[in-house]
Amino acid sequence: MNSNLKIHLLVNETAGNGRAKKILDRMVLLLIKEKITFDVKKSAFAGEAIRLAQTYADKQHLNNEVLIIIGGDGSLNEVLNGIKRSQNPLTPFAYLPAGTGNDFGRAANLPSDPQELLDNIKQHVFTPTLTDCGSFRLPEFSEQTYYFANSFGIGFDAYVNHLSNISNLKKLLNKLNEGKLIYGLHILSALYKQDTFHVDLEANGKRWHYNDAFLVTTTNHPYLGGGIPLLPCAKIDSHKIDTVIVEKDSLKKLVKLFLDLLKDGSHLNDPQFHYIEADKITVITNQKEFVQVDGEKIKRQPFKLEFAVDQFRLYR
Ligand SMILES: Nc1ncnc2c1ncn2[C@@H]1O[C@H](COP(=O)(O)OP(=O)(O)OP(=O)(O)O)[C@@H](O)[C@H]1O
Repeated sequence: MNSNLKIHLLVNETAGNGRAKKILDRMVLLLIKEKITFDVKKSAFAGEAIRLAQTYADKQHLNNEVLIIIGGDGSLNEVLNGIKRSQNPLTPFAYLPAGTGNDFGRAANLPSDPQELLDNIKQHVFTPTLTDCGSFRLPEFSEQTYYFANSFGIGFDAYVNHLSNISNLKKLLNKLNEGKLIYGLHILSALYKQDTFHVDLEANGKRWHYNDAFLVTTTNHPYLGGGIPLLPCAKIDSHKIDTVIVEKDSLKKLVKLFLDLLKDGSHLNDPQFHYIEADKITVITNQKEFVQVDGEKIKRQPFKLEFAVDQFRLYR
């Protein structure tokens, strides 16, 4: 495979505040040095990687061709959705995490070093692995199925994500490598400001109702917001998805739960913390809340959501 290897690079150069561009440059140098044929496609605007990935996967590719994605979790989400919509939805790809959060890379234990990835690809042992992702449908709006690699969050985590994305300070502090500081400030702000909401859930033949939900996040693995271990026991290859519900009783109890989460994972024993593991789950909310899908914001609305576990083929 090595001698006639052909690499297709799909890159979001804006990811990771320029990190993706640096990783691309290093990858290109390596490919030239190793005389490996390659081409590069760059997303020119948000959302374009969906079409680029779909166009790639609409064609059949030979075993010696490998698509490598360079970008953050948002770019991975776009590629996953593009490939799933294509005529060959099991088209495999490799992913070099190059964003700011990189939660999927962390959960799947992926290398972020181009040399390491290339060495893996060059070895015969390197075959695509069926890897879990989540899917969701909004049956009241359309028949379309959407996919996520990390999580779909309603409430608190989506609000933090919203605050981070609108903050001009974020860009500046990210440049100074102080992005985590501003993220911490947004967490504090959202702890105060996020309202509670009603949620109904249905899975495994059972129903749940919470009057004072603060966070309802359906996740494929443990991490959120750049390495926060929301649900340490969630496994990326469990063929299940987990929906976490955090209730708000008082701000004091909520802050304690959050500190336990950061300290030692003992938040799992907190009476306000719940999770449901299932291969399918329906989630119904009653009011407009902030929503994030793989760190990208979607329109606020009351939801009826049908989640399911799905799979894609990833070189790991
Ligand atoms: N050329 C472009 N110009 C502006 N935005 C782009 C471009 N290409 C892609 N995007 C958008 O950039 C957004 C952020 O990308 P991505 O999530 O990959 O990086 P990140 O936010 O730095 O990383 P992470 O999500 O891991 O924290 C995505 O919503 C994507 O649609």
